[in-house]
Amino acid sequence: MIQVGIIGAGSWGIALAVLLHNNGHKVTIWSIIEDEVNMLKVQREHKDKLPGVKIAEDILITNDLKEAASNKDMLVLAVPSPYTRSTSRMLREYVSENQLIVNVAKGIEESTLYTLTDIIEEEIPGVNAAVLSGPSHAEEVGREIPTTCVAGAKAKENAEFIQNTFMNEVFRVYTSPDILGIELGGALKNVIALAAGIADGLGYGDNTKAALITRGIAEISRLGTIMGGKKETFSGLTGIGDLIVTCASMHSRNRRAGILIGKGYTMDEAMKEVKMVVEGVYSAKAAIKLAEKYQVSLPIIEQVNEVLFFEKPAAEAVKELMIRDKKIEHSDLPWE
Ligand SMILES: NC(=O)C1=CN([C@@H]2O[C@H](COP(=O)(O)OP(=O)(O)OC[C@H]3O[C@@H](n4cnc5c(N)ncnc54)[C@H](OP(=O)(O)O)[C@@H]3O)[C@@H](O)[C@H]2O)C=CC1
Ligand SMILES: O=C(CO)COP(=O)(O)O
Repeated sequence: MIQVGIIGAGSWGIALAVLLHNNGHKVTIWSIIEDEVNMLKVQREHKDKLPGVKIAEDILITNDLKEAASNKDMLVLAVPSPYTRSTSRMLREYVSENQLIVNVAKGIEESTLYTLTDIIEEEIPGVNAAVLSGPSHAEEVGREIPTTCVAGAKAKENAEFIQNTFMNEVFRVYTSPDILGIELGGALKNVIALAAGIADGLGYGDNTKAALITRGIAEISRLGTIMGGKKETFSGLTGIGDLIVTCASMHSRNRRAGILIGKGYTMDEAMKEVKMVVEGVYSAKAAIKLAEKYQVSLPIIEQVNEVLFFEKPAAEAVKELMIRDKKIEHSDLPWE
């Protein structure tokens, strides 16, 4: 048994708290919102965010960050990516040198273009920042539906420690040294999931969805490898795997927001309607900046930005993708 502090009591934080408790660990879960903590302490369930998933009485729920973060073998950072920096800053005074912090959020900071482990390491010098990512909707993990993820860490021992802590017969965890590739895949797939949702909202079909997923992973991989991620990672669970689940599932907030936009909602209206965090909206802007910085072409992601931020009608964006210059599918595949 180890002591784990889960920082963030949204749907993913709660699903992982329940999983780790089922694995026999001592779990404390923290939320910044006092009302949420009081509600969770009484109801032992988040009826809005993760209905039907009971939080056992011996999972400690707290609004006190010191109580949640001090003297823990592992911290799991499960706040939405726009809060990774502010939360890391608050955590700094409670964690010791070499503290293992497992980031489970998915995003890229628009102002700095940092990944989330970059932010954690900048705000809390001396920690071991790692990731856990993959195709894993909280709603299904909470119902113990078989799921696979990847634990990424600089040191093999840390990746294996995370693997051993999380893994059970319904949650299989692989290890990887490619933290950057894992984080880029997780953040950028949300932008393509918005596109897939938009296509659904426009009434397009499975052919369109397959095209967006396949050409979407090509964009993610093109940018991700130039930035230093490994190409194998983009064809693995945290790349194509997470992209498939997010583009296909009604659990995805990004896809659901996209569907509404495809039906004519504005970005703000769609985000309000979905209620929970729609991180693809932030990652879309960051991706465009990265494309400029690294001189990479990202046609789908560019069109998503046009629709989200420049009021381009969604159908027009799809048409522009279809009538782009003619291309060879794989530019590095020569004819004999
Ligand atoms: N849900 C999922 O299936 C999965 C999610 N993830 C990732 O996990 C991360 C968290 O997502 P998820 O749990 O679903 O999000 P939710 O929207 O369910 O919950 C987010 C939580 O953060 C709280 N919050 C609000 N403001 C702040 C703040 N200033 N500082 C810290 N926390 C704040 C929210 O409070 P309030 O309720 O008041 O808004 C809420 O409790 C995201 O990056 C997501 O991509 C990864 C894999 C699966
Ligand atoms: O990352 C996820 C599943 O792996 C969740 O995606 P959404 O944020 O779109 O709900």
